[in-house]
Amino acid sequence: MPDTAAPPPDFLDKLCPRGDLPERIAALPRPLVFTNGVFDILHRGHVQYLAQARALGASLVMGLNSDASARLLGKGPDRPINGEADRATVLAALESISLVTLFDEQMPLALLEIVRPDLYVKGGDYDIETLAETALVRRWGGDARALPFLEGRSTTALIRRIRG
Ligand SMILES: Nc1ncnc2c1ncn2[C@@H]1O[C@H](COP(=O)(O)OP(=O)(O)OP(=O)(O)O)[C@@H](O)[C@H]1O
Ligand SMILES: O=P(O)(O)O[C@@H]1O[C@H]([C@H](O)CO)[C@@H](O)[C@H](O)[C@@H]1O
Repeated sequence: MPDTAAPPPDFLDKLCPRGDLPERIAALPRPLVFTNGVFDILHRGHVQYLAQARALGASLVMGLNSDASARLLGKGPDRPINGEADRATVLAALESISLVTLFDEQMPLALLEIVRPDLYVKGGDYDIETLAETALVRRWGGDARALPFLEGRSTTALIRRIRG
């Protein structure tokens, strides 16, 4: 009989409950970059921006909107398409990402207070200077930066094309 029991992949260790964050964050190399989002259906724009974000520091922490949080954002009644456990697992498998943690609020401000990153990053679809996240990280001497937006790539556009 072949041995079909495969061990769980190592990248699952990157999934981090809120309570474990202080210890896990302290163990990550600095500079520490933080970003957040829903990442419902992962696409080229996402993976490119995440690789660029990671290159700005020594580790990249992902604050992922929980399903309840994603529903607060008004992306549509059937969103997210992929549930939080699936979205978190796909992101954890990326080389660029060091740690994935969920947040339930509409904005990741309480999470940022725990992580206290050196750099906050979003894609170029945001005006980084106007974000509450930017103002918050600057309070402890961190900074914020927007990365280039890859035109024509979005989860919403993919869903529209699939649905015709
Ligand atoms: N095409 C893209 N190029 C670069 N960054 C992107 C692109 N699309 C999204 N991002 C970034 O990825 C993060 C997650 O974005 P989000 O989950 O809203 O993706 P999306 O494809 O725009 O989804 P939706 O269409 O559901 O809003 C955000 O920080 C956003 O700035
Ligand atoms: O995936 P999205 O819609 O880009 O992610 C959202 O980003 C918001 C942003 O940080 C401005 O506040 C955030 O508030 C929201 O919870 C989603 O993460």
